[in-house]
Amino acid sequence: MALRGPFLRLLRTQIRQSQQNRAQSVAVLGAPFSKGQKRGGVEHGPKVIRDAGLIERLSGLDYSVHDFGDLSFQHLEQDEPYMDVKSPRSVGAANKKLSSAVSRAVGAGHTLVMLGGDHSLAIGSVSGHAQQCPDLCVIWVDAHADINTPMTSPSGNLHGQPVAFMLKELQDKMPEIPGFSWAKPFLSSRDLVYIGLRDVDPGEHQILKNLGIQYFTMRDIDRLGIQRVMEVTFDHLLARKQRPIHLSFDIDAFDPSLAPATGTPVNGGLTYREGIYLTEEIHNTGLLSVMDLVEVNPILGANQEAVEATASLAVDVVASSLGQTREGSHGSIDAIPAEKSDTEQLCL
Ligand SMILES: NC(=[NH2+])NCCC[C@H](N)C(=O)O
Repeated sequence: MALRGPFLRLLRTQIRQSQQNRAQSVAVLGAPFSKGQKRGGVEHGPKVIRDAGLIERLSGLDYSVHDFGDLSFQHLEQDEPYMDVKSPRSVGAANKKLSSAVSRAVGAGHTLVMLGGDHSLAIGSVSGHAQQCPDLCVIWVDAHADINTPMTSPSGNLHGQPVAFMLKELQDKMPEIPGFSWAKPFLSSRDLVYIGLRDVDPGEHQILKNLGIQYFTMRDIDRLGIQRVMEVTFDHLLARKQRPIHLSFDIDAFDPSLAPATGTPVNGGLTYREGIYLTEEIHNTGLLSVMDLVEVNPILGANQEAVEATASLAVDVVASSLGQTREGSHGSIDAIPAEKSDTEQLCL
C-alpha cells in the first residue's frame, strides 16, 4: 500500500533534497549464534547467506553496501539452565552485544540487515533498533509466534521466546533471567503484527488472544490473500503514524519444500510469491529500517542442493525487502518507484 498524505509527501521531498547525491546506505551484520536452541549449525547462517551472493545482489541495487562482518560471541563455560530456560547467560550476553551494534549502525544512518543465527537474536536486534527509533513497529514473519514466556515454553529454548522479552504487557509474566538484566521491555503489543503462523503453542495462543495481538495465520492468508493481509498489516501499524519498520523474518515462514535447511520446519508455509510479495510491499512503504533474516541452518539440509536453495531464498527475501523486483531486468513493470531513506529521519 502506498503511503499518502501531504505531510508525508513534504517530508519525503525534504529528505530527497537533502540526500540527492548520496546513495542509501545498507549495512549487513552477521550474528553467528545458535544457543537459543539446541541444534548446531544455525551459527553458519551468515556465511552461507553471504556465499549465496547477498552482498553482490545488494550492491547491484544501487546501495552503498557496508558489510560489517560477523560479531563474535564469547563462549561461556558455566551456563546452567534457569528454570527450564537453556543457556540464558550466553543468549543474554550475545543479545546485549547485538543490541549495541544494531543501535550504533542505525544511529549512523544505515538501513541494517542482521543475519542470524537463531531467532533469539531478535531480542538484541529489535531492542537496539528501538534505542534509536522508540516509535518503531515490528512485522514478524514466521511459522511460530516465539512469544513463550519461560513458564509457557514447552522446550526451554529462547528462540521460542524473544517477543516475550520485548512486550511491555508481559513484563509481570517474565521472571528475572540471568544474563538479561540489561533487557527492558520496550514494545506495545499493538505495534506488532505476525504473518505466516501455523505452529503456536497453547500458552502462546492465550497470550496472543489476551493481548489482542494482530496476527495472520497461514489459514488467514489462504482466505484473505497476501495482498489483503499486507493492507490490513499496514493499516494496523501505519495508519495513525508513519514510523520505522523492523522486519523480523524467520526463513521457516516459507514452506519446507522451499526452505528445508532450518531447525523447526512446519508444513504448509508461504509460497515463494507470497513471501516475496510481502517483502516488496514492505519495501514500497519506504519505511524499512532494520530487518533480521534468521534460522538458516546449513547442517540440517539433506544435501548441498537443499542448503543452497534455502540460502538463495534468504538472499531473495533480503534483496526484495530492499527493492529488488523480478518482473523486468530494470525493475518492476508496475511497481511505484520506491522512496528510499526516510526512516532515519522518522526515527527522531
Ligand atoms: N524461532 C523458532 N524457530 N522458534 C521455534 C519455537 C518452537 C516452539 N514454539 C518453542 O517454543 O520451542
